[in-house]
Amino acid sequence: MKVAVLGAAGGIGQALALLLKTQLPAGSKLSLYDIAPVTPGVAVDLSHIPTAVEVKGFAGQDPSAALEGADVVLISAGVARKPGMDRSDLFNINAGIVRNLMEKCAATCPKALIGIITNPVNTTVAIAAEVLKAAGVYDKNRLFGITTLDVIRSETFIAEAKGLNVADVKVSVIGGHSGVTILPLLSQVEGVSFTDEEVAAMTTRIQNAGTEVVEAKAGGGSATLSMGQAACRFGLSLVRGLQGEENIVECAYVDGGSEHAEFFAQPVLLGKNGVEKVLAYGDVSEFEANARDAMLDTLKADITLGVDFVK
Ligand SMILES: NC(=O)C1=CN([C@@H]2O[C@H](COP(=O)(O)OP(=O)(O)OC[C@H]3O[C@@H](n4cnc5c(N)ncnc54)[C@H](O)[C@@H]3O)[C@@H](O)[C@H]2O)C=CC1
Ligand SMILES: O=C([O-])CC(=O)C(=O)O
Repeated sequence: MKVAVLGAAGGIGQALALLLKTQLPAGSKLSLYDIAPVTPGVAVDLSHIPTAVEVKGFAGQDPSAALEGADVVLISAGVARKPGMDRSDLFNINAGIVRNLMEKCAATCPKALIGIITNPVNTTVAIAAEVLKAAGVYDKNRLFGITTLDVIRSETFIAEAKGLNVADVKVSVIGGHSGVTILPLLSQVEGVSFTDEEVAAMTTRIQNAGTEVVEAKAGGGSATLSMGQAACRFGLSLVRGLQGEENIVECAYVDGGSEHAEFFAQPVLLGKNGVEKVLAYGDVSEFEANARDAMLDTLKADITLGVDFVK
């Protein structure tokens, strides 16, 4: 199994690479690419960790060598937020970065499963899809916006608030990955109940958790370590699915034929071809149904921005 990380010298990329080096199955290959010249050195550094995962690093303008034969590609290349910015403020720089990297993926590893971390995810995934379509290699089951950070934050915050063992807390987060488009389905969390006030406050906390980190880092970037963990969890789930393990379910932002929008985050069953099945997200409360319906104009506008950027 070969996993490529694009943006591997960055805050997320290095954390993710470390976790993958220690957690990928024995015999895997880890391929690190970034425009930053330090990237081969990051690979040398990681290669001294005694696990049966081979690491190679690539720098420069062309990621093709890193992508050759990749089964999974995780993309965190791009710029991150500073206080006062929205994720959409990253569009001007990150849209072009994702487009260019996706052109290389389309040419070099068109069958790879591709997970997009680079913000604004609601838009960059649409850009990725359009590039793959233009190259004639689009398979909607192989492209994912990684929204796992919203899931692990929800698990953490709920366990803290309700005094639960975090390992027992499972939460679906649907919609997209910014502001009101992040919708945790708190009504479905087993073994807990929330008052209306608690639901409103917890939903807002989860929606604003990225900003919480951006402000706490005070100009030093956005979430990198928790995102490294989230992307590792998601990437390992993709690998497990590819290896034929059953019942691997993760929430992800996919082109899954949702009635709500062209791309929508919801639980998906992963398998040997990526998305095996898009799962229904189940019954929702009145609060959640209203929040879902209220997000759709924003989400659709985010998607259209990405489609128009490529067309
Ligand atoms: N999906 C999610 O839940 C989350 C997404 N993010 C997003 O992830 C992205 C990366 O964040 P960080 O790692 O903190 O940023 P960072 O600035 O630490 O790292 C970004 C890396 O991308 C590299 N890069 C820039 N242009 C490139 C190109 N054309 N090809 C290859 N590499 C390139 C840079 O050299 C740098 O090493 C940001 O857009 C951020 O908003 C951050 C947190 C959560
Ligand atoms: O908030 C940001 O800019 C980074 C991000 O997507 C998150 O932490 O959820």
